[in-house]
This record gives sequence, structure tokens and C-alpha cells, in this order.
Amino acid sequence: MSTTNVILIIVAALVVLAALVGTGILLARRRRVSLAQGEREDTSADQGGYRAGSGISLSSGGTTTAPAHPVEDRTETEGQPGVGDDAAVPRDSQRRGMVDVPLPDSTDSDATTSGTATGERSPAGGSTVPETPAEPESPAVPEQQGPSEPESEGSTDTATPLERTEEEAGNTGEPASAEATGTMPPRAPEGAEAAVEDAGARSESPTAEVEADTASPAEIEPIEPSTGRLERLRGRLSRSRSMFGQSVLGLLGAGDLDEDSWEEIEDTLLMADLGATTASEIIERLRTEVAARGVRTPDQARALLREVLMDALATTQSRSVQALPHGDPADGGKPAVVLVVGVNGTGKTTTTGKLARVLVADGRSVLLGAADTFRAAAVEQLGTWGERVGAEVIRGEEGADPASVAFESVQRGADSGVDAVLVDTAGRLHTKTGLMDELGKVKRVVDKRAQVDEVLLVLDATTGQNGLAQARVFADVVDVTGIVLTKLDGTAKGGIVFQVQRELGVPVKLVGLGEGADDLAPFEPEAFVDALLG
Ligand SMILES: Nc1nc2c(ncn2[C@@H]2O[C@H](COP(=O)(O)OP(=O)(O)OP(=O)(O)O)[C@@H](O)[C@H]2O)c(=O)[nH]1
Repeated sequence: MSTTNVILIIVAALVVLAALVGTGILLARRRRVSLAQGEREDTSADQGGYRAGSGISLSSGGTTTAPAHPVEDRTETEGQPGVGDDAAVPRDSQRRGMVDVPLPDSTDSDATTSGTATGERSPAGGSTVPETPAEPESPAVPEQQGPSEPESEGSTDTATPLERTEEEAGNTGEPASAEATGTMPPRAPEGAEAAVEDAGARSESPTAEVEADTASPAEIEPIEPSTGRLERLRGRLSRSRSMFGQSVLGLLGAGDLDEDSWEEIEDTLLMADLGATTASEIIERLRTEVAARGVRTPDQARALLREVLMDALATTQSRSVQALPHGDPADGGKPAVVLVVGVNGTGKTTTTGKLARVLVADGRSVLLGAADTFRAAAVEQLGTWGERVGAEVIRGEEGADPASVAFESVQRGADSGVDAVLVDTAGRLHTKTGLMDELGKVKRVVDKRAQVDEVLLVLDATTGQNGLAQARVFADVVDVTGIVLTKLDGTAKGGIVFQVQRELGVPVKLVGLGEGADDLAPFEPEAFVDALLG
């Protein structure tokens, strides 16, 4: 054999060896499960993203836009509310109108925070948005909406929570209490009287309240390190779900499946809240693949199911939370603006606080806007989170216009050069048109001052199908850019993830896995599916 032939044989052998090694590495990566970070099949999800120490990916806004609403793709819409629909009243009935609220001019923000810490920024100070100024200044609040009666000139939306509740009820013919509708998760009892008293106390002595909110940096809690935290959270996810995996895998891996077995698998998918359309699509694909691949063993069944579920969760949208500033705020850059929305009791305030901790742990400065002027306790709750992380909190008087508070928060955040402004909004039933109009207004008003980078819709994983109806309506009103699925620790469900992404194209970005301050984790399809399969 000539030398040339020997060399050619050696080169060919090396090429084959390299190909084998490459394939091996690829397979090993695909099998790796990590809550921290990892190459996943939807790698576009991390493009441009920066992963903070918490394992949550953060990025600057402007890289993605809210997905167009694929209305034609909607399924299961029968009987579900849309924007403009109300559960109890016909579309053309009289509604509460929009109210023009004068907003502070962008040049005199210090004056508008009077009655607080005289415009000085403290590490954890609170500021109260005053009653709206008598003379309206720019920017004007958007148009009157809907077929409402024009309201009397100069009137402002300063109803107390009790008045507002009655007003809503009056418009819809529904019970005054949101809880009474049965669509709202139970909440800790809070007397309306106490809320009103609280508002009274605050309006009498705003300065005292600011002092009470102030925490010295030494009091700021240490934030849990990422390593143990991720492991702990992953454990919680697995515990709640292994029943699903065992049940489906038990059937799939049992060999020849009859119609009853397929029906049982579909039922299990439905019970996990995957929804009829998603469940039947998954069954269809499983049937085809089981036959094509000749799936016989439990391991083969597991690999197939994992692949099919991962594909169902894939998205081209980024899962990065757009909470990083546009440029350096100390050098003329603008803070990121994040709006947190959702129905009552889903965990908005808690998520806002947890997210603030993630940012602060990453060395970012944060300002919190308490635009939940409906529930005094929510404002207090956010104030406490502010103290815990050392963030300034802008709050409005109870019953104040939430759009005004949100605007002022963004204004203040820009003036003081923070990295991110997180605005917590009041819980609102998606079926209440007046409240959804109000939320749309909050977003439009904030948009006048700064680009809203992220609108996070907080969904409670335990509410099942209702979560999808909520997502549809909120996405229509405020262009939701990301979903936070809370309370996954307390349920074996959570299949709403599949439906929301499939129908709205809005990625699930974060998951809440407990009431603890650091129980917020990035949503990672790979880990989620593995936990689902147990
Ligand atoms: N188990 C569990 N509980 C959670 C999670 N997130 C929030 N909660 C709890 O859910 C309850 C409601 O949370 P909030 O943050 O007050 O909810 P909200 O959406 O701001 O409520 P409203 O302002 O009334 O609309 C609180 O008891 C939270 O501790 C979670 O991920 N897991």
C-alpha cells in the first residue's frame, strides 16, 4: 500500500471519529436538564438575553414586540369573553366612562412629589402621588371611550374602593363584591372599613407614611444565592407533577394501545389543563409516532412523549424579561418599564416584589410603582417589598387614578436614573369592561412618557381554563409580552402554559413556585417537561 493511500485512510478515519464525537456531544447536551441555563431547542429564546445570577434572563426592551394576536387561530372561544364583552350585561348597555385626569408636567416632577421626601431619593423611601393638580398639563390623557355618558366637567376618578365596587356592580348588574362572583381566588379578609380608615390616616399625614416606609440599606435583606434556590424550586415542581407523568407513561409504555388507552391518555392531558385542542393535537402526534417508531418500551415512550411536549412548548419569542435599561441611566439612558397585570389575587404584587429582588441582586436599581389604588393592603404590601429590597415606592392615595400613579412612577424613575421601574396594577376581572378600559388607559398614559418594555400577565396556575380566557382579554387590551405562571408549587396542573403560548404566541417567562421572597424562577420548557414527566 502506497504512503498516499495510508494517509488517505488515516484522514478518513479521523473524519469519522470527529463525526462520532460531535454526535455524542450533541446527544449528551440534549439530555441535560438544567434550571439554570442550557441550550434548548428554542435557542432564539435567549438571543440577546443576559442571564442574571438568579438564573432569570434579563434584557433591554425593544428587541421584541408583542405578538400579533392570532385571532383566526383561536379555539374554544365559544362562551368565552372578549374585549368589549361583559359576562353579565349586553354589549350596548351603559358603561362607566373614561375620565380625563390631569397629569404632572414632565418638567416639574419634584413639585408633584411634594408632601413626601421633598423630591430627594432615598434608598427605600416612599413617595405619594398627590391629588391630581387643578390645572391640567400635558400630556393629555386619552380619549373618552365606549358608549358612555359624558361625565361632569372636572370630575376625577377619585372614588373610594367601596364606591368603585358599587359603581362597577351598578354597571353590570353583578354583586358589588368581586369575591361574590366566585371567579376570584379567596384572599385574606380585609375590612373595607379598615381600608378606608387607612386611606384617611394617610391623607392626613403623608409625611409620616414616608418616614415609615424608609429603610436604611443595612436593613435590606440578603437575597438567596442561586444554586440551592434553583434546586429547591425544581424539587417543588417535580413533587406536584409526577402523577401526570406516571399515568401517561404507564399507558404509553404498555405496548399495543387500544382506543380506551388513548382516551385515558387524552383525559390525563385534559386534567392537567392542556385544553382540548392542544390535547388532541398531542394525541394525534403520539399515535403517528408510536406507530412509525414502533415504540415498545417505557424508555422509548418517555423519550417520545418528552419530545412531543417540548415541541408543543417551543416558541420563537424570547423568554428574556425586558427589565434592563436603555443605555446607562446615569448617562442619559432610560429605565426599563415593566407593567404587571392580571386578575385579582393571582400574585401580581408578590411577583413584582420577587422580580425587584432579582434585579437588585443583580446590582440594578429599581423603583416600584403602586398603581393598585384599589386595595390599600396591596400598596402596603408593595411598600414592604420596597423596604426589603431598598427600592423607592411611588404610591397614590387610595382611589386615585392608577394611570396617574403609573405615569408619576415612570417620571420619577427617569428623573432619578434608576435601571428599572416596575409598576404593579390593581387586580381586575377580565370580564369587567370598565376595569379593562382603565388598564388600557394606564398603558397608554405610561406610553406617553416612556416605552413600556414588558407587560407581564400574571396567571394563577390553579385556575385552569379560566387562565386562558384571562390571557385572551388582557392580551387584547395591553399587548401582553410575557406570562408569569404563579402557584405552580400548589398544583399538579399548569398545562395552561401550552395553551397560552399556542393561542396567543405570548411566551411564559417566569414561574412562581412559592410564597417565599425568592420563589421565582425562569420558565424553562426542558425542566418543566421533565418535572411534568416525574
Ligand atoms: N403558593 C404560592 N403562593 C403564591 C405565589 N405567588 C403569590 N402567592 C400568594 O398568593 C396570594 C396573593 O398574592 P398577591 O401578590 O397579593 O396577589 P395580587 O395579584 O397582587 O392580588 P390583588 O392585588 O388583590 O389583585 C398571596 O398570599 C401570595 O403569597 C406562588 O407562586 N406560590
